[in-house]
Amino acid sequence: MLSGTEILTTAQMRAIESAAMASGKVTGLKLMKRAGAAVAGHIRLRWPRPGRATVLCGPGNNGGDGYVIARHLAWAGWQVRVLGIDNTPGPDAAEMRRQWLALGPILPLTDAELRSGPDCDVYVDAIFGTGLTRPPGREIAAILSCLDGYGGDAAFYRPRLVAVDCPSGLCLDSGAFLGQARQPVWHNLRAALTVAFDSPKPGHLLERGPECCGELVIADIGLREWRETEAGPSRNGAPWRTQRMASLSAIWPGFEIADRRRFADEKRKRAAWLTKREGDARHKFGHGHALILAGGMGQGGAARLSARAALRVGAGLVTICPPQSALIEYLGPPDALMRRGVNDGDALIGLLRDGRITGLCLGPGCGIDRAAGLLPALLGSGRSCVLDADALTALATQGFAGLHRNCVLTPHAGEFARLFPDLAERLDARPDKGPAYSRVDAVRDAAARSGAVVLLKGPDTVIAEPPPRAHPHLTGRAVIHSASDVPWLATAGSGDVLAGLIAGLLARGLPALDAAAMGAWLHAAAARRFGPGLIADDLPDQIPGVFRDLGA
Ligand SMILES: NC(=O)C1=CN([C@@H]2O[C@H](COP(=O)(O)OP(=O)(O)OC[C@H]3O[C@@H](n4cnc5c(N)ncnc54)[C@H](O)[C@@H]3O)[C@@H](O)[C@H]2O)[C@@H](O)CC1
Ligand SMILES: Nc1ncnc2c1ncn2[C@@H]1O[C@H](COP(=O)(O)OP(=O)(O)O)[C@@H](O)[C@H]1O
Ligand SMILES: [K+]
Repeated sequence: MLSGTEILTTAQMRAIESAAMASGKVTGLKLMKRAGAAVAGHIRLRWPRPGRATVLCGPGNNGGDGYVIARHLAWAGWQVRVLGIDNTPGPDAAEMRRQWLALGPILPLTDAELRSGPDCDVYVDAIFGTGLTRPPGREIAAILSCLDGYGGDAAFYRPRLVAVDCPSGLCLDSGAFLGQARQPVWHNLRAALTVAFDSPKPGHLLERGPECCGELVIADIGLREWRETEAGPSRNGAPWRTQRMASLSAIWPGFEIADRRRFADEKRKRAAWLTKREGDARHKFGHGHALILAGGMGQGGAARLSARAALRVGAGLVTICPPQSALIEYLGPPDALMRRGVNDGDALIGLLRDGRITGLCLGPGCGIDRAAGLLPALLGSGRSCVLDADALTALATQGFAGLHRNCVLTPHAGEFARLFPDLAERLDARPDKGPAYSRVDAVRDAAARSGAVVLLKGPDTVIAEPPPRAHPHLTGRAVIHSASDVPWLATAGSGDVLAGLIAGLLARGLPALDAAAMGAWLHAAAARRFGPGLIADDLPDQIPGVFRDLGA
């Protein structure tokens, strides 16, 4: 499954909404009506027979959407019970509240009221959306825990819970629940369906987001015109308009998207490049030469996985380079693989005099001492490279000197904590106010500090590049790649395959951020195609099938 789009932070979303309203072409009320109508439409699609619904409306515009939803469901014949907060909403939400009152009452938004009501087919959580700034207070927290099915009598609402924009309490910039530990906890609110507006937000894809949002649907509320002018590249050559509008894009599987045209274009371009239909390469060197630096006797598996992946992803040539004494360990298939002994940094410098070597991979199965010994020669060459596993451990000791923008670091959480202990600590801290420090923030900080592209692995892989050289005050591009639907990808050696895919793509000439993003996408696509039972050895051989699925 191939999808992809731009993600907007909550600040970007607000800026786009403001620009739309300032244009005079659309009002806040209109947007709210479209948002509410979209959610009601999705409820009716999934529950076609009118039933009973309880709509929980919070103090802001998320609550305003709730009143619109209540009206649409009531018009469609549903029995609707509305619980609202005694607060002063903004003018649009107040208007929607007033209009609902013409149809039915508003009961107090309390845990006791929720429990005293009849059992419903659908519960709509319109308490907090993008405006959440602090942990929900005691009363709302009790409601949320009741909604999640842990509230005693009114248990098991979860399969019937529809969240407006997000399950309340989730920080849409980070995917963390405000006031709760970052690690998964049993009482996070989980919806069956979340309908969000215009674009996904980082919190839908990061940390607790994928699990707690359930099925995510992105509804078009007519903001495309402003999204494209506000969030796109500027015309004067500066990479992105302002830090606020720094690019954040995502490739992720598995949910409905309002604007399919963009993805069709993206898919066509990607397929043409990957399958070598575009470009003017007339011989194997035109597709680059990848070197996979390997370790000594008894450590060969990891580097062989990387090498096989680099071949499958289309590098013109791949050479695996263990120490001379270990060459015998690398003589097995594939026969397409070339072998060459490289004993030390000097030997590597000699080899790299060949300018046709365009991408390297150092780390998988290499051994920490050997990786540390080869690093200066590799970095000194300025050549595009992936640093993984043992190379990251070596870097944590040596520091970041010599890293450059064509390096991709691929740490998992443990390696990230070794390389950037302060950032990992910030990321682990319980967030008490929003927007919480996110994996995107942490990876962007890591990229800025190291000067390299950083890919932090996990079900929610985040990739970021350092700030543009000409605009060091801006942030570089970032990509979130969600693979939460393929948990079987977390298997020994799968990281080695990822490193090889990225090395192959670098060798083929993709810039570092694009190679990392494409590698992460192919990696998950291969796992998805194979299914459960996957071992890392299966991944590279799925790549031709992934290419075929692209329509190539
Ligand atoms: N701005 C717009 O034009 C649109 C907004 N929409 C909806 O509006 C939502 C954002 O609305 P708001 O910015 O009003 O924010 P929310 O409705 O998410 O509500 C938060 C409100 O409660 C306050 N608050 C934050 N944390 C709190 C806490 N822990 N306890 C009590 N109060 C708290 C905030 O100050 C804010 O006023 C979106 O999620 C979306 O559902 C949609 O109607 C589409 C159009
Ligand atoms: N729960 C998960 N769902 C999907 N993918 C995951 C999950 N956990 C980890 N991954 C992915 O699996 C790979 C594991 O890599 P890594 O931790 O380096 O393992 P190894 O060292 O065994 O190769 C990474 O690409 C990571 O993004
Ligand atoms: K909500």
